[in-house]
Amino acid sequence: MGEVGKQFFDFPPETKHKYSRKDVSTEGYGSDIIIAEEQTLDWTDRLFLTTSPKDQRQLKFWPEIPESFRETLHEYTTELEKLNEILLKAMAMCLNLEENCFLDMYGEKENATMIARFNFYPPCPRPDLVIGIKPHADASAFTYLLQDKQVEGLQFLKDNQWYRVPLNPEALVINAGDYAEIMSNGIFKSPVHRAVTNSERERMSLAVFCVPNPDREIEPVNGVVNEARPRLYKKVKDYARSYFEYYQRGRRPIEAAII
Ligand SMILES: O=C(O)CCC(=O)C(=O)O
Ligand SMILES: [Fe+2]
Repeated sequence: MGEVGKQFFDFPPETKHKYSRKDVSTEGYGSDIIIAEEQTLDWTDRLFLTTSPKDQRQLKFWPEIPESFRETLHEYTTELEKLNEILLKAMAMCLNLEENCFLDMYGEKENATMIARFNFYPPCPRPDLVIGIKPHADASAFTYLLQDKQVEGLQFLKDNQWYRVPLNPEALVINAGDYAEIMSNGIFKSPVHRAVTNSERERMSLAVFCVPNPDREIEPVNGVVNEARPRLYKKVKDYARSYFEYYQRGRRPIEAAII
């Protein structure tokens, strides 16, 4: 999948523009979205494609170059859908909760939302000043990150310090998002992360976000709220909608869900 994504970004701009985002929509190919004057722009080109529910796929934005792009993305995300269910069950089991408690709240995979975002970071003349993707946490239950096989860049924030994620070409980085934090009443944390640039080499990552359907009401499940651990989050619905508003202003959307 990584190779196929890279090949797409290697095509000349006029070829890629066929798949360009239209003004207000996030779907398609383009640079960072501008919604606020005071925002900082990320040093990146993106290709943003909704892959589930299947009837929401906008195939006009799905590259036909390289030829295998569409099929590869379909196969890759179909596998991740299965993995996501396994992970939601594992999350319950490791807290000694009923196996399906998170999965039942999240909803069946046919209706859940899945978004693939290819991030392409060209070499940047001033990596000391410019960031590839600014600090944020993901508005997903889980995010599956396929890292560049050769160029590092992803960092996570812990105790006010940035930690590098080392390269591991054989592995996916799986990141818990805000929905996992809310459903688990804060036991699983949705960490703040960013990607830095470098002056020498381009870098590509693919983030696949697994998000409950916007109709779903999401809140801490039974079993994670008790006297010792009071409820921390309100019930949220279609939380991802307001996400970009906060995100582009460098704020954490989960603030809105805290009681
Ligand atoms: O480029 C990366 O490694 C991180 C991308 C990311 O955090 C995102 O797309 O949400
Ligand atoms: Fe992210």
